[in-house]
Amino acid sequence: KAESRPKYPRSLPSLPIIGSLLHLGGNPQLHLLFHSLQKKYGSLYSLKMGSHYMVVVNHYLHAKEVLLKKGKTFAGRPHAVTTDMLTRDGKDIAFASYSLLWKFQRKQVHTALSMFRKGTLALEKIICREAASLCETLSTSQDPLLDTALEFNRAITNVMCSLCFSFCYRRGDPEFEAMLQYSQGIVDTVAQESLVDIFPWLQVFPNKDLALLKRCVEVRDQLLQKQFKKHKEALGSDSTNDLMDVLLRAQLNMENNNSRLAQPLELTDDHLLMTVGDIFGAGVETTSTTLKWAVLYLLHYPEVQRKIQEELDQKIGFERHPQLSDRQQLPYLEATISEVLRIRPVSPLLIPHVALTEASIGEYTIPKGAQVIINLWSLHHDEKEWDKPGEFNPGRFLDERGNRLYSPSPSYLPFGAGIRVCLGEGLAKMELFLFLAWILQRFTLEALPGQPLPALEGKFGVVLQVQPFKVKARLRAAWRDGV
Ligand code: HEM
Repeated sequence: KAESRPKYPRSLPSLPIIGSLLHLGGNPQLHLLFHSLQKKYGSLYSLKMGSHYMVVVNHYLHAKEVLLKKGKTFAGRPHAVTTDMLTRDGKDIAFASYSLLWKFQRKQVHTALSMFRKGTLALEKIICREAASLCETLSTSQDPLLDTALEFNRAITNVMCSLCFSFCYRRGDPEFEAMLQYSQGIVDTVAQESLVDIFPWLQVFPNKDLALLKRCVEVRDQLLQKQFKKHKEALGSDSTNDLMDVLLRAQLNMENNNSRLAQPLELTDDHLLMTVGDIFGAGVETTSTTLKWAVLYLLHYPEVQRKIQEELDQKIGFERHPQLSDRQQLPYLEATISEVLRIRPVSPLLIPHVALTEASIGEYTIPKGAQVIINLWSLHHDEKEWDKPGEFNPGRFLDERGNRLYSPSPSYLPFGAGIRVCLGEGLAKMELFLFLAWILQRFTLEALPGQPLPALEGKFGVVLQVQPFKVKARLRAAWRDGV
């Protein structure tokens, strides 16, 4: 019977058309292209590229079906040349397909993050220490052209270094500069390559980029190896100081417990190193890019910055520093962070998911092995769900009296959802809140005179990147005079 035949999502017709669309304007902004293709093909459609069958999801109901209701079925990840190189063939978390070992790795990181919420290693303390040091640099530097983006990167990198290795860098440390360089190299090349990985027909990836990625991965691996050795030697003592310690202990316990298991799991040194490398990679670029987006929006919308400062002045004043327990008292700042994550999701297509068995989305059959791309951009810019979605308006996340934060639409998933949800959501929110609160309590951020602000369009890549821009951090009068 006709009804019993599987119904597949509507497929885009011919490759050359998409190929040329992608090349429009030089930089393929895939999230925008996928968003606009809905007009013609509906919110769920497929593309077939050689052997890759790919389904693009643009509506939140379908996205939630994939991520939440059928999370395990769609918990696979595709293999790709660059991510395999980056993660020793998927021995990390983000690019590893679903497996018992992957679940175990996720659980260890989750445990470590909950453990470090409290106690002497509290993440809040670490973030505040870095926020204080960042503010110090901003106020003592005489250089009006101080590269603020670099300073943000340093602060966020140091938070992750403390979490992973109980270690932080001083300004100017050559190892830190090496780390920044390799991170940038990875962002540049994986971003490029991921397009080719996902869309092999593009074939625009020059080999010199692959060589650069290889060099960057080598530098990263040397740093990881150095910390690994140091931590392994010191593991005799009882204390568990950081993520590396948590994983090393898990590895030891695993060796002891495995003898009792029918299917032993093997957390090799490679798995351990790649897990730490992953947390580092996933934690730095995403958070610092979101922070840069927030600052760029504050420069474009000075009235939003003023409102945050009024709220900070009223609720905290100048006698003490902001802390996490102030979050409920500062709904406008929280709403601004939510709005930045909506309007410029740093991971607009998430990471591709793969159907581990034949499955369905809505009324459509999805074959086993299909890649599923969730277009967060479409969810966050859906006109049926958001009033004027292109407008930056933190107020949309507040109730009528402006007192309470709420989500006005279910079409909002900046960290994904379900079993593949971002592992660092809690940490990232703490960082965004504390860094912005500390900075705006003390400084007003301004564009440099005579220099136009970069436009608010992002550049699609491994993260939705902000064009580089300079900021002037002017010490606020009340801070200068009062404290
Ligand atoms: C503003 C900052 C951040 C944003 C917007 C963000 C967003 C996301 C998104 C959208 C995903 C993909 C979910 C999916 O594929 O379905 C993801 C995955 C992930 N994130 Fe984040 N993230 C942020 C910060 C962090 C931080 C600080 C960490 C480190 C602790 C982190 C660790 C991870 C990991 C390990 C994954 C892979 C999870 C998996 O595949 O199972 N992220 N993140």
